[in-house]
Amino acid sequence: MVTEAALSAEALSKRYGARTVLDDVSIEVRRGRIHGLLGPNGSGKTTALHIVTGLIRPDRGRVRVLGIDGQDKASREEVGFAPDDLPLPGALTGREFLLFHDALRGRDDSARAAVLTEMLGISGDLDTPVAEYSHGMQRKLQLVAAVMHEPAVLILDEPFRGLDPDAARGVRRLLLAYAAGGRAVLVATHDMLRAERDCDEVTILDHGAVVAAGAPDRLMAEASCGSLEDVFLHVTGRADDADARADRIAAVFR
Ligand SMILES: Nc1ncnc2c1ncn2[C@@H]1O[C@H](COP(=O)(O)OP(=O)(O)OP(=O)(O)O)[C@@H](O)[C@H]1O
Repeated sequence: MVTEAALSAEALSKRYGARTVLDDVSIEVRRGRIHGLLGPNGSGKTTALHIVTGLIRPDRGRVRVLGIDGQDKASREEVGFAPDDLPLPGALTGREFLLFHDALRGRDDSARAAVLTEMLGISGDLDTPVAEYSHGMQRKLQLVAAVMHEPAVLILDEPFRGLDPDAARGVRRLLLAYAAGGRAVLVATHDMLRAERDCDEVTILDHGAVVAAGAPDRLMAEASCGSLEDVFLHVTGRADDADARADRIAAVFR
């Protein structure tokens, strides 16, 4: 298996006013691997992804894609990003949205886009304005736009959120096949079961800092935990708290 680093984020730090949102965060994603970025709400996952994809600048730190500096246009061409929360241009049809990405990249990936839209079940909706798409359809379209130029590094923010089981299975297969082809996948997710099953490595953030990193099996063994969810609760200091809160919530409905 090829394990060369495809993406490395080195010592990223970011502040908004007085608030430190990322503090010395490093993430390395090797070729052929799926890397999970985990962390509680507000821990800095989306901020880290937006820095890695060049949407925002870090105060400190550096990003490299295939060894190329992240500020270099050549590195951007090797990255595909499906965001979680950025609005789509609703007046465009799905087809126009994909053509727009082709134009930005100076490429014609329509043949691959046709296969992917078919596979994800939205090929019949490509002449409909994106504003009329359901949430799940929009996410599928964003995934196609992110992956259709076959970037070396595919980055996804909560790709399974709001997908039905069939769609989620299709996206999972796509990610596994994509990484197996020697490319790198970085995925931010709250889905601990998927992360435990599918991620080769994970980085867990809390309050903007890395609190654990490594293969799920190794993290579970080191923390003597039976699941990645237990590791998550353990390293973010929420294990006891989570049980106590669950008891209090149960008491409300007794
Ligand atoms: N533009 C901004 N201005 C000020 N604070 C921001 C901005 N963007 C994010 N933050 C803050 O940065 C912190 C990290 O946010 P971020 O969205 O990266 O977290 P996250 O881990 O992706 O959260 P979630 O799991 O809820 O999506 C939060 O405290 C958030 O309020």
